[in-house]
Formats: sequence, C-alpha cells, structure tokens
Amino acid sequence: MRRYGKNPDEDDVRVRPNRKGNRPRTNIRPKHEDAAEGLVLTVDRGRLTCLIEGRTVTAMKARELGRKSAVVGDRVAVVGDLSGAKDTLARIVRVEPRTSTLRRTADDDDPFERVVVANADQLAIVTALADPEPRPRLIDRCLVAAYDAGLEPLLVLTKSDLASADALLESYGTLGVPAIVTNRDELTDGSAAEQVREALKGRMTAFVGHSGVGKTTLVNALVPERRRATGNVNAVTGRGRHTTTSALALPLPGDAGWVIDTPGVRSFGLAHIDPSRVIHAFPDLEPGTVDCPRACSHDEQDCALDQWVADGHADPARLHSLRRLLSTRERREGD
Ligand SMILES: Nc1nc2c(ncn2[C@@H]2O[C@H](COP(=O)(O)OP(=O)(O)OP(=O)(O)O)[C@@H](O)[C@H]2O)c(=O)[nH]1
Ligand SMILES: [Zn+2]
Repeated sequence: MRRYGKNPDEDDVRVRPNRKGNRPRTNIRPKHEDAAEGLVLTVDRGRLTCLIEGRTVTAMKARELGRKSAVVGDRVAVVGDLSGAKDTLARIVRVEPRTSTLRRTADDDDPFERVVVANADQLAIVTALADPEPRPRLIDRCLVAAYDAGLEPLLVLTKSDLASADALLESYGTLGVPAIVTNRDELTDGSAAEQVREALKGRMTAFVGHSGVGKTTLVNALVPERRRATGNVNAVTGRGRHTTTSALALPLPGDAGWVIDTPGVRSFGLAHIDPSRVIHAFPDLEPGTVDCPRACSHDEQDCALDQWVADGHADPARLHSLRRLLSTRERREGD
C-alpha cells in the first residue's frame, strides 16, 4: 500500500471511506451543475489558464477545493465569468478524477512532492546526444517515473548532427522504449517533425528534459504557434518566457493530440515510487514476483525473480534492466 503522507492531491484517486458511516457526504455530488468543463493549460502563481470551449479563461481555485490542487492537464469544472475577457477571473469548483498523475519529489531545491502533470498518457524524455552529454541515470529516473505513473515512455534523442545515437539506442532497446532520433535541421525541413507528430497522435504527451537539450526547438517545430508565443511574452499566458516555472499544454495542429512542455529539469526525484507499480511495465517479469517476500524491492537476496529468470521464463537482460531502473531510486551525487 502506498502512503503519501498529507498530500492533498491523493483524494482524487481514492474515495475516502466515511468514518462515521452514518452521514453520507453531501458534497460528493457536484452542486455546480451549470459549471463549464475546462482543461488546465498552465498555472502561474495561483492563476490557472483554462481552455473552455475554445476560449482561454483565467481562473482561481474556489475555496471549497481546500488544499487540493489543480495542475496542468487537469479537467476542471469552472463557474463565474467565462468570457475570457481581460481582468476577469473565474472559479474552479471541481477537479475531475485523473487518469494519471506524473509526480516528482525531492529536488535539491525543492523538498516537496509535486504533481507535474495530470492525465498525460505518454512521457517524452528529451535527451541531447551531445551538448549537453546524455545522462543515462536521468533518463532511467524519468523512465521509472513514467512506469510508476502508468505513462508510456518515448525517447526523443536530439542533436544527432553532433553525435551518434547507437549506444543509447542499444542500451534502451532491451527496455523496449520506442526512440526517435532527430536534429534541428531535420525538424525544420519537416520530415522529423512528422515522425514525432505520428508518435504523439491522439495522445497527451508530457515532454521532460534537462535544460539545453533542444526541447524548445523540438516543441516549436511541433507547434508552430508556439514560436510566436515564446518570442517575448507568451500569447497564451501573457507572461515572459523566462519566468516559466509551470508546465504548459499546447494543442498539436489539427486536433492531433497535446504537447505538455515542462520546464527544464536538473533532476527527477523519485522518493514516491512504488516498485510494484514499476513492475507493471515488465509484463514478462511480473508473474515471477508471486513468490517474492512481502514488499520485495526486487533487488534483494530473496527476490524470486532470479529463479524466474534462471528457469528460463524471461530474458536475464530484462531483469538486469529492471534492477538498473529500480536502483536509480537511491540518490547519488549528480542526480
Ligand atoms: N547542434 C545542434 N544544436 C541544437 C539542436 N537543437 C537545438 N540546438 C541548440 O541547443 C541550444 C538549446 O536549445 P533549446 O531548444 O533552447 O533547448 P531547451 O532544451 O529548450 O533549453 P532550455 O530553454 O534551457 O530549457 C540552442 O543553442 C539551440 O540552438 C540540434 O539539433 N543540433
Ligand atoms: Zn522480488
């Protein structure tokens, strides 16, 4: 059983039992039946930009939401002034249950668990092949976060004009992570952007990457309107690009899915990860865990997976990869 301490975001995935057992919670069913449905595009100091029927509306959390947060990707119910006119402020009265929750924890400069993005179904891990050098442990950590959250990973290897992708492709081949190799020229002449768009079709994809890997170049190639938006002041949010701290959801042209750009990360904290969820991403190994000790880390002496692999049920390289991923949960210098 996972425990999250006092994280107020957790009541969206579990319905709390009614302790007293006699009084049904009257506010479980929405009282705001006239509320409009919105999608949170970005969050800036308590102001949430929501897309409501094609308009962007600025809103804040209604008091009744309490400490519960709404994050980029959340589906929300909004009341009040929905005109989207300047200086209007609507209220978010409900956050709909999430299909997924991408989190990270315990950065050097951020000790709290954060929900990065809600409702994404894919995580694009953007890594430059050089300048900056690839950081396999960071990639592994992002993969673990994706598997834990139930997102499908996609590796986007940029700056292929500078270095070969062979070593990384081989290393992640065992994990079965799909990969796309690109560079700026291929992105601007169209062909690579098409290939990436194909992988994003119909999905909500969160893009993460270390600062400087070319994520902006990539996102601009995918979402041409973004280029205008990031010039000086973002057309969607009205704020300058250098103050970007929140993720930003951008629609792909032609209703072809969503890109959620996230600020460059230096690390990806994993304190919240549950190995039993990560192992769902390894259906070839998962059945071998039935004989594991309780709360097995799958990286300990009594782990049943060694025997499972020794008996020929799965490829030893897969177990090796799983353990490599799980071991990244322990923090090391440079994470
Ligand atoms: N050689 C080469 N350089 C690239 C490529 N793509 C981007 N760059 C350069 O790499 C640098 C970083 O690119 P950005 O797209 O701003 O990267 P970013 O990941 O958004 O970086 P932050 O804004 O710091 O988060 C810029 O100087 C780009 O011109 C590429 O394919 N090849
Ligand atoms: Zn085990």
